[in-house]
Amino acid sequence: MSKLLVTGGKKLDGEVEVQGAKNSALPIIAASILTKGENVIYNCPSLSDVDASVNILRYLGCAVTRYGKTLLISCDGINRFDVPDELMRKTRSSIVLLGAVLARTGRARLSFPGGCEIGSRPIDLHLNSLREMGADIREKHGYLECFAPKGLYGTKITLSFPSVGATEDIMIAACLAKGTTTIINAAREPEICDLADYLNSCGADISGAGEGIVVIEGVGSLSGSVHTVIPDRIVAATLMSCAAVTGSKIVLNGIISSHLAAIIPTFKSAGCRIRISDGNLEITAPERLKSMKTIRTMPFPGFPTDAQAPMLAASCVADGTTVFVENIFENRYRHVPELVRMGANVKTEGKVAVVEGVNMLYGASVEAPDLRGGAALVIAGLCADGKTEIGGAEYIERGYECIELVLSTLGADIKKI
Ligand SMILES: CC(=O)N[C@H]1[C@@H](OP(=O)(O)OP(=O)(O)OC[C@H]2O[C@@H](n3ccc(=O)[nH]c3=O)[C@H](O)[C@@H]2O)O[C@H](CO)[C@@H](O)[C@@H]1O
Ligand SMILES: C=C(OP(=O)(O)O)C(=O)O
Repeated sequence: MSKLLVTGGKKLDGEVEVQGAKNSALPIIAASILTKGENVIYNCPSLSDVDASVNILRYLGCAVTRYGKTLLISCDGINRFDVPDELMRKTRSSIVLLGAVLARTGRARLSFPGGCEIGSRPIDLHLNSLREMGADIREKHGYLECFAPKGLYGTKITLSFPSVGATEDIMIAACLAKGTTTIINAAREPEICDLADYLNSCGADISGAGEGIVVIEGVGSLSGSVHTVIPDRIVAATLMSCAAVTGSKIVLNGIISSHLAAIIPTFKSAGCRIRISDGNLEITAPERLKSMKTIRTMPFPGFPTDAQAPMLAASCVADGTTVFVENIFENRYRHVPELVRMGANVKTEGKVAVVEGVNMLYGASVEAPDLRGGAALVIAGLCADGKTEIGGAEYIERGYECIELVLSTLGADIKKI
């Protein structure tokens, strides 16, 4: 169990390249199962979640080689349709393998996925949608036994909520299905578009990704392809929060500003100056942040739930009151009691958190409750008086590539212990 030690009070300065998006890389790795021939995936972040997905592919018989941030994947040797519980539990995105393995082999035996404990996170939308496409899925002893010996078929699927994972699972399964699949109320996140771009480059026929209705025409086969993963908009928002709480100016290279459309105005409302040019974002923070307008998490293009914890940490030292409404997950304020240990004044009730900004946070010994909650504690530690020891660094490593090195490069005093 590793820890991060942050000594607060240092200003940040300089520029960094934003890593590739975890939430794009994971479904793309799963989708590669559909392909024949070699895939080259560039800008794949070095994360424990990516390692977990790679291990599943290897278990299934696929060949995966990593050269830095490049993954070479060939699924020609796939010879299994089951994924053991200990591998499934490592990530949430492992459930997206269901559509991929079922479409490729006609069978799948998987247990339930893991991921951060931020709510009950059912998978009913995944299972019901695949059933509508002809899959026979039985739940037995914690395992999903799934059959589609004659292949899946296209149909019209209406999602009751625009679930990111379910949209991805259906899109992947539908690529090799017979006929046309139409997803109504599909998720519109940039990671959905990245997955569609990858699959289309492999020979799939997906249109409408990024809109509420996605249409997938089934094709006979997919070949391997070359693809570059998009930059991680949540990591960008986290680094912006780091600059915001330390009154710093930093530059983020390699961003896609349209992916940050809901995030940038929030930082502006807190008094930060933001300049964007040629995929670079410069943020200059005031000495003291202003409180922000009510932040309501919503499916894209709304404010992302994954950026709620980093933003909440920033609001703890703002001048005034900021209200958060978490609409996506039921249990996503687990970082709040840890921030309170550091002197924050935050009250939560159900989906609402009310943050009364304080003049100063104090270093303390705290525990990362989950990935983004852990990032929130790093942000708080950067502006706190004294030392903050953050346990549970392995949660943070699920989604942030060497956060201590990235922040040290910018001048922060942070190390892994
Ligand atoms: C690996 C990955 O990409 N993770 C992201 C993905 O998670 P994930 O794909 O799990 O998130 P979903 O969009 O599916 O979940 C959104 C909401 O739908 C509910 N739901 C989902 C599926 C289902 O079958 N039934 C159901 O009720 C969930 O409990 C939640 O309340 O999108 C979330 C929302 O942007 C992000 O926070 C996660 O970082
Ligand atoms: C909740 C997250 O990830 P996962 O869905 O993989 O648990 C996240 O990236 O913030």
